[in-house]
Amino acid sequence: MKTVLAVVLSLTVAIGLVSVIYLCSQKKEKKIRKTHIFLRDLQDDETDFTSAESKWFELSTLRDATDNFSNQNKLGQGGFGSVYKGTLKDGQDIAVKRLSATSGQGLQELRNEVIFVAKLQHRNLVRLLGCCLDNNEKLLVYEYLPNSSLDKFLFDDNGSQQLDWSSRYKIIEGIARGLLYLHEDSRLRIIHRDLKASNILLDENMNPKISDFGLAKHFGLNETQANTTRIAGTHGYMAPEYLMRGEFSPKSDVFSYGVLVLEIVTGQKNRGVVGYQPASDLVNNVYKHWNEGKALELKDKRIGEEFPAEQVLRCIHIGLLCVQEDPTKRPCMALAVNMLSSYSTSLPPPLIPGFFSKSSCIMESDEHSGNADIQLVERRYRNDSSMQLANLTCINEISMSDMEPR
Ligand SMILES: Nc1ncnc2c1ncn2[C@@H]1O[C@H](COP(=O)(O)OP(=O)(O)OP(=O)(O)O)[C@@H](O)[C@H]1O
Repeated sequence: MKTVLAVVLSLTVAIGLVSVIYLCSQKKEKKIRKTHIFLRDLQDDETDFTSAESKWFELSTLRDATDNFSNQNKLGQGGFGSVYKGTLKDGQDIAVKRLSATSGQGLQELRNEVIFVAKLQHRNLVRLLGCCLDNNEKLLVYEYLPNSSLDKFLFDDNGSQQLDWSSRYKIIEGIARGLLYLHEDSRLRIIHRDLKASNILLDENMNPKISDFGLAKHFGLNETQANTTRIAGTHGYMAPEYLMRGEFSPKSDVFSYGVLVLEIVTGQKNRGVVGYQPASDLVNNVYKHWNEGKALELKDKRIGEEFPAEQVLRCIHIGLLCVQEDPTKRPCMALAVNMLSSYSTSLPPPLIPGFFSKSSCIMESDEHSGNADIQLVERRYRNDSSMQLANLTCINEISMSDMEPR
């Protein structure tokens, strides 16, 4: 009798164990399937997502890590949701972006991030550790960057003190390299479309990392330009052809990069345009000062007096070339990187920037009637009250051979 009982007991335990193992593996399978279905649905191409499993987090893990998404752990708030600092059980710090539960855009952003960031690896791009989908919760998990984002250093009074010129230059160079990788060197060709100071994260050594691929677009090898009716981005950073006609290309990222460079040198925010009206615009102001030979006056005072003037001026010059109104005149990122690293690369004079302001132009031409570029622009504006900035052309065109990709 005892033997029978022992056998029954053992059998029960064994069946129980097998069931638990089976259920666990089913659960795991289901999760993997769910991830793969999600990822398959997200992409139209034959992308290999074998590593997807390792990019899957439990909601409970992220709740524990972030103290249930507590306010104390909140790092910031973006257009698609909030970002929280968290610490995993093994001690690793993470940043968790919790996409807004109701937004359809949230899913689109998640899709972009997972597809693009999973495939991209560069020291100047933020690393995506994984994601989590659980009912309405859509979460992205990134490496945690302890120095937060560039905007905090540039535009917060306290932060700027710490950004000396060599850090700024390192950031300017790093962003250029990250962007070059996106445009030309990665397995995909990607246009970021939302490059701005809050999307540049800084590691413990102030190395910049481009983040936020929610609006990024994959770009075909032979494509030079694409169109969209859904114009999304941030005022002040969007190129005129994108903002006004929905045309985007690597050159629209170059425009945003130019704005960033000018912001990094001056410590001032480019406010951009509202309803086609240039507000008090940093780009206009720098261009005006450049033409007066006074560009260095705009250097951020917090850089101090010890700085290499030639390098600062070269950065302003490159920034102005990147924000030129005509996208074909802007350098590609390969050339911008080259201009930064090699002083033997000669720089053409910058032509009028995007959203060139009539008022600063009139001031300029009244005070400095010798400046042919500005006089021409002023005449064009008088003839064109509708402010079709995109139709402006300029004399003193630069040689295009200088500006084309190598
Ligand atoms: N990996 C990270 N490490 C540290 N801080 C981060 C990280 N990711 C984001 N942050 C912080 O959270 C803030 C919000 O980021 P998020 O990308 O959601 O929005 P944003 O870039 O400010 O705005 P938008 O969504 O409109 O582009 C950032 O500005 C940054 O300060």
